[in-house]
Amino acid sequence: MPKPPVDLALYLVTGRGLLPPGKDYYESLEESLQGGVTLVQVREKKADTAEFLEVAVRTVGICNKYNVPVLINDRIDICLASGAAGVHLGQTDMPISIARQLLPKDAIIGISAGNVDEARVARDAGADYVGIGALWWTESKQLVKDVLGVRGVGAILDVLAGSPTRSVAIGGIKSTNLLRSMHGAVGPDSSRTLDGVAVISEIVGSTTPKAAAANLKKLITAFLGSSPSIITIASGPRTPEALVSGVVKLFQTIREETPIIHQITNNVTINSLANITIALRASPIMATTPAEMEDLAKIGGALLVNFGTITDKAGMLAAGHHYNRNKKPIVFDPVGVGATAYRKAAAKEILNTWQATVIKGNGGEIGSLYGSSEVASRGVDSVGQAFSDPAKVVRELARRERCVVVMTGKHDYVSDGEHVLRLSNGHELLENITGAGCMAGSCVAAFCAAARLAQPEPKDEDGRLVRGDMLVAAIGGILALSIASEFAAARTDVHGSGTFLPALIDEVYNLTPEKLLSKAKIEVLQ
Ligand SMILES: Nc1ncnc2c1ncn2[C@@H]1O[C@H](COP(=O)(O)OP(=O)(O)O)[C@@H](O)[C@H]1O
Ligand SMILES: Cc1ncsc1CCOP(=O)(O)O
Repeated sequence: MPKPPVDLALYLVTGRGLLPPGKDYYESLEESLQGGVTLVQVREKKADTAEFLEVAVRTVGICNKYNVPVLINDRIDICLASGAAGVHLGQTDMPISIARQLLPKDAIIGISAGNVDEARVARDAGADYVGIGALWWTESKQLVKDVLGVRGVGAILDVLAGSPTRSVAIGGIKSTNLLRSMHGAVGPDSSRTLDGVAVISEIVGSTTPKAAAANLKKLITAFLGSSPSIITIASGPRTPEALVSGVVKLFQTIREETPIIHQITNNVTINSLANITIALRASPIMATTPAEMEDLAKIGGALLVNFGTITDKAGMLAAGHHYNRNKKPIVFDPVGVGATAYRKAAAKEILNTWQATVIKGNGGEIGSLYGSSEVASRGVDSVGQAFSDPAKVVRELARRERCVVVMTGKHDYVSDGEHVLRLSNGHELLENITGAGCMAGSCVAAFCAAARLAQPEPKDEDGRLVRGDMLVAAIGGILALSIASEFAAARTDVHGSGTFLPALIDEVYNLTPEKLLSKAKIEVLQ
């Protein structure tokens, strides 16, 4: 009979040096098992053999009471002598093939992997699991390489696709970043996700390890039990009628709730963004200082990160982390991302650090993130032909980034990775003012805040990073601006781009459900 797979969900790696003053190791271990740890690795980097063996034997005794297997870090002899269930090997330890010969047939063998080559070797050698790390920066181990971030972990997961080798990530995983870690660490080609997380300090360093473990366990169980491939909860069928009626509901929610829309944006369009937000009846706050982000994420309804002049990258990174942590939506507007190497690297760093709910850009920007030069950018504007298959671009980017993608232009394409919609409202005067795309981002953020508010809070942790129908929200933000632009352009007091901008703000202010219902042009392409 094949051995049953070990439960990797919450994998405790021990670290006696990290215990809080006065906390006994065995007491801490037992409490963490009560909190829901599913696997324990005894990791003793400084102990001599006799001490290591004593710790291992006692650890196995305690874990047996909870039916939790114990693995031994590096040492086959200690594993054999203590009756542990297996070993965890490092890259410089005994090769798996030899460890297999020395250990009982059903022993669990895991190995650390820090890159795709190491993962490939581990997979081919038949490792039961790989420990992928370091995911985030950590003080618990002296790191010799850069951290992987979720994208690095995702690339390694693709190597494991189709093999029985399972995986956990390790390094800096906390309850505050666990869901983001799990949602982000996905094989971009295979959609394979992690089977669990390995943790030292969040549990061992706690004075209340039972509560610390229980908190992590609740989150990981929610993630593993949910369907992480589904990005957003659909509030209705994906027909044009249902989508517009969803948009109207969110439009009214903004008016009733006036959510705070926190915006980190460029200094060219900041005033227009604040005004368009107010015109929708949401409440803008433009704040960039990293030290404020933790507090703002508690009160903000949604965050907009507009990359325009990237003077505030530290604030962008911190803000996104806290909005993810508070399960609030984030709209990322990678303005001009194709224009410079610095912008490309910054976008990568941002998307490796936090999970966007919606990525919105023009053809050049979306093309750059997608990795296509079919539509290029010149500065912050798109140039060149339209994509031959825009639906494919937005759908694939949405799948890869696990968020809703909006590509603006004469037609706007919106996808959640499953459906693709084409929106055909708007007016060409939008091309003649600065900040049309930026304002669209603010509008999308306001609708995202409403979508979250419109979805009742689940009673139990639901494993998602954000709740609400974010596909409808993205459509709503774009429709609000582009339908208002049609009313603005038709006004007799609009004579050109200068008079168009204030008229646009007026018409967003004067939007009604009826206008949205009667003007919306939505086609469901997929
Ligand atoms: N030629 C056009 N006709 C109608 N609407 C347009 C046109 N160009 C842009 N829009 C609208 O203007 C808004 C901003 O899009 P876009 O101009 O692509 O952004 P950016 O300013 O980032 O380049 C979107 O809502 C889009 O629908
Ligand atoms: C053992 C190990 N391997 C990579 S990072 C790490 C330490 C993880 O510890 P923490 O969970 O405290 O960041």
